[in-house]
Amino acid sequence: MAIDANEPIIRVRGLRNTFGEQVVHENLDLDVRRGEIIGVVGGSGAGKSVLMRSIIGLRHPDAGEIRVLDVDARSTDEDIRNRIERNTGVLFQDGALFSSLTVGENVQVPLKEQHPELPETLRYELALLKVKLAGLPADAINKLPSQLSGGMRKRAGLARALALDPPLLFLDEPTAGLDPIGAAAFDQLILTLQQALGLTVFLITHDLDTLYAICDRVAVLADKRVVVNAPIEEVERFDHPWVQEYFHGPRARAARHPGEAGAGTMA
Ligand SMILES: Nc1ncnc2c1ncn2[C@@H]1O[C@H](COP(=O)(O)OP(=O)(O)OP(=O)(O)O)[C@@H](O)[C@H]1O
Repeated sequence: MAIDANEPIIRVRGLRNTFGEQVVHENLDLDVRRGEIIGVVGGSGAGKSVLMRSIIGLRHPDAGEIRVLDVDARSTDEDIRNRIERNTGVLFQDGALFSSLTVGENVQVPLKEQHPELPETLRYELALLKVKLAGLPADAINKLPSQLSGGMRKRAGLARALALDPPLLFLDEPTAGLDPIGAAAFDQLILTLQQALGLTVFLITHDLDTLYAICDRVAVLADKRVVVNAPIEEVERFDHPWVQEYFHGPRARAARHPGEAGAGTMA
């Protein structure tokens, strides 16, 4: 199927999601352009994860259109679901690794599902490649998730997300729980991979440093929809109470000017 390079890689229109009486999304529109890193931000409970789950087909929304890689993401057709699965990698917030499998075995899960014909040695070699690509030492491949640090577990989850060489990567709060140095290193890893592999990255985050360091555009979820989707300099100026508080509070100032992090100014 030919893909028009100018078409957004993700196109959401009129999305509605509800849980009982609670309306999480109403008339939500979003475009994600090919090759960009889009940072998705919003208050806790604003619906970032529900949006991601709707886009990757883990949740069937109440209404709206979602196109991913030029196919209907709401389709239940097996070929279409397969196509979306083969072309998207997902790093869930907690890494979502199988605790009883080694890192290598975890990375091989999608390879086994999508390419059962591959010989075991080749599958292992591919897994090793992804483990190294995610910045882990080669010997991590034989370790269980419980034997890794939090940062290494994130990298293992990333290795698994990259197993099928997907053009589209979803990351749910990848730097949550990492120390600032580990978080900055993870940001740089994402940026390097995005540039080297030409990925499009949909990145949910609360981390202002990540937004300033690697995101091409920022989409803000508030009032049940995307209120602005633009380069960060434009988003900073957007007239909305949550946006103003988020981008102009003390933490935002520190993220914008990392050299003047306010040392010695606090009582
Ligand atoms: N399976 C579910 N059943 C009922 N309510 C749900 C379910 N999943 C999400 N919600 C509700 O939908 C709203 C949005 O949740 P979501 O996880 O998308 O928020 P979020 O923006 O990702 O928040 P956070 O930044 O805290 O992770 C929340 O009020 C949540 O309680």
